[in-house]
Amino acid sequence: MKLTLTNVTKKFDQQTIIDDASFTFEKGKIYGLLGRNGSGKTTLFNCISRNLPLDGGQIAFDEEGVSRQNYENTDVGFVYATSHLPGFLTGYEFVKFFIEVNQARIQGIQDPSVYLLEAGIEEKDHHRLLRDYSYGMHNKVQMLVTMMVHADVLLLDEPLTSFDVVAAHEMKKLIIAQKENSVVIFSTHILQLAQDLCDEIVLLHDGKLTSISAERIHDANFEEEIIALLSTNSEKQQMVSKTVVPNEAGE
Ligand SMILES: Nc1ncnc2c1ncn2[C@@H]1O[C@H](COP(=O)(O)OP(=O)(O)OP(=O)(O)O)[C@@H](O)[C@H]1O
Repeated sequence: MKLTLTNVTKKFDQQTIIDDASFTFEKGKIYGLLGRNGSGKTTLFNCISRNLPLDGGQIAFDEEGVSRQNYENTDVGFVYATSHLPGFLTGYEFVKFFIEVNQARIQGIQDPSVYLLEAGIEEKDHHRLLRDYSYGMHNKVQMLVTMMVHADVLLLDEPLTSFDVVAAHEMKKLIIAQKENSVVIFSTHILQLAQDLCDEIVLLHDGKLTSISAERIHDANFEEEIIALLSTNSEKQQMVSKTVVPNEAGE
């Protein structure tokens, strides 16, 4: 199973966020998506999950030579950076509702409390309203329900940043387990997390996607390398080279 992006373009008004970007993500790997603030990581996830239409190009699921562009929103698991949970339900009620709606896609269904405990939500909190859950607890519930359905593609927008050290350790193990069934892509600003979890780093910079090979992830100067790559600005570079060339020619 592969997720293939071909010449993908996404604009907001006149601003081009994703600019003719192509990339192939494969099942069995965890990809770390790195980019500057506002570079378009969440936008890219919204395009992959069909929350936003593209302005150009295609996104397809490729399996055994068959390319499928008409995949469903539900084929993509998306853990949002900000919570989208209904505050008027308790944690238990929400997980129960989620199971009822998705029962055809969940193997070996158990009581909601089993899942909540697995995600690190203590029993005393199961029947509290979600609006009274902490930010980290919200993220745990989001992560838990997304992982219950084993989607072909799993997108995690800045995961783990709100988790305590124990929960983060458990969630890392869960994410690693997901790569057996899914293409896993997570966005992060934490380089250490990318180094710990990823098989490949993908940079989103100037609207384009580029890969950094797995061997370089653990280089001693990895951080400097990423900073240098994300600090370059192709437009500025072009302007600089345009101004440098005439000067040199004029010597
Ligand atoms: N619905 C929208 N309408 C107009 N502009 C938008 C919309 N959503 C995002 N943008 C703009 O698109 C750009 C990319 O935003 P996005 O949230 O995808 O970046 P990001 O890489 O996820 O940023 P961060 O790392 O800060 O979370 C930003 O300039 C943002 O203001």
